[in-house]
Amino acid sequence: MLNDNTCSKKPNEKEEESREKNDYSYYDYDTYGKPISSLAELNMLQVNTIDIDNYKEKEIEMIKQQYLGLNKKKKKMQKPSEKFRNIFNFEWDQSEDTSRYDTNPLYQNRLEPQILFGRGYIAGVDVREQRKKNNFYDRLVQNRINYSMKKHTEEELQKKKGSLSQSKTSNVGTNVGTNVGTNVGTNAGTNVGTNVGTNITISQKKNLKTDPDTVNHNRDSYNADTCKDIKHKDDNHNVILNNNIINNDAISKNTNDEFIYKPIINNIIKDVQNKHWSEKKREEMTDRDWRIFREDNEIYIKGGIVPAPIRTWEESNLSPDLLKAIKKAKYDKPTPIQMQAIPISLEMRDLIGIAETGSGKTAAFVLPMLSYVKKLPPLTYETSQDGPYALVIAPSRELAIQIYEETNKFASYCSCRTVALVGGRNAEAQAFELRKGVEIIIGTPGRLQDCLEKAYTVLNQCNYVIIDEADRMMDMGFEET
Ligand SMILES: Nc1ncnc2c1ncn2[C@@H]1O[C@H](COP(=O)(O)OP(=O)(O)OP(=O)(O)O)[C@@H](O)[C@H]1O
Repeated sequence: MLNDNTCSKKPNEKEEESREKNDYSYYDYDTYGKPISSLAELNMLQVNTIDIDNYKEKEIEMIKQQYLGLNKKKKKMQKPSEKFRNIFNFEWDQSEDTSRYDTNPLYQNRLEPQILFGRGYIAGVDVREQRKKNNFYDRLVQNRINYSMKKHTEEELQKKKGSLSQSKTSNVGTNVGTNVGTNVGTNAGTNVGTNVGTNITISQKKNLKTDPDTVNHNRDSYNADTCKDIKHKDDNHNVILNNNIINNDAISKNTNDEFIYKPIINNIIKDVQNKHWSEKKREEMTDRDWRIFREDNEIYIKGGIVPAPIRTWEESNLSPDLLKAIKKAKYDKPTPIQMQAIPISLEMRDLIGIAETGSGKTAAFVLPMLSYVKKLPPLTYETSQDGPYALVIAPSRELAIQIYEETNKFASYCSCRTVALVGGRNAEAQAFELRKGVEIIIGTPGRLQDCLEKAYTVLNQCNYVIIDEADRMMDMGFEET
């Protein structure tokens, strides 16, 4: 436009003359119709038009980057670990181990690190790998439990013995106790002696001075429901004892009444040791499993919190009608783009899917679209005047027809009506279909615009838009339309 304004005027005689004289004062006009009076001004104007062209190109490039993720190739930063991998390569081959077949007896019995303290792991070596071979820590805990249980049982036996002997000597104790209490005449002695009036208390006090441990146990053993309480306290004691060392759930009893310690393995170790993701139920899948699953299927995601992919059609939450249609179409398993795109689209989130040709992209967007349309009330003659519920735009007729056919494979199962608005076909027939009411329109931009301009349809209630091959559409200059 700017060029038109500036250069469309035919040079008149005055201009010709001035050009010969190298006088540009009457040569041309700027964008606002003002005559350009100098060469510098003219140059400025030309530079401006070039700038605007550059700016437009840049803008298109930025739009492409934003919507299609076509980021410029970043300069790959090499990690120091990679950079120096070959310089500081300490890995060596077994055959390089010259000590192995040495005749020197010193090397016959190779020394392994002796783990005497800590948890029995060698620093700098993967603990999970070590744990597979080494049960030092488990054995250590087992020994401690056995030791503490044994000690505790012995104490119990001693307590029982002690209580029996005490009850036998209680009469003797009474006499001795009162005598001691009154004779010594200490406050504590008299108070206890008089208030409680039993020698058991005194004898306990004596014990307290000599052996505090025994007193604690003795105090327990004189509880009302002796046996029951001991058991309960045993348990508690055990819990406290074990809580200090390990989780109590890890202890159980075997048939010989011995305590067995089975460590509770955390999820990561369980994952490594146990099942592959393919053997797990959906609920059992951990984040790590999903990561492996995505890597196995070459699914790469970018963006907010992305729902887990589906592994089978049954996991997809699609309606039974659609599942039936999928079965009929003989789609045994979703393709990777379908695995990840379907759950995202079912959450009604915006999505850009990029996959190679023939990878099942069409079904990946058609199935969630049908699921969305199916949830809405079927269009009546009145409601159909507000247009379709969903719209698919494709850059070429062939592609639009292909999508139309793929959609119809499933649409018939959920009573959705579709129409293909493409050039080269009878426009009146398409207008007739539109007037009857359709839930989904699939079309090329040209014919779609035509139908909208001629008011064959409107898009008043269309909240679901799919643009197939969006990058191609932008290249073709459909962005503005
Ligand atoms: N899960 C599936 N299992 C088996 N076949 C499938 C599955 N999904 C799609 N297909 C079939 O694979 C073929 C290619 O699918 P589709 O045309 O959707 O690929 P596309 O990625 O959209 O290709 P294009 O880039 O050419 O548009 C179709 O014939 C379709 O019926």
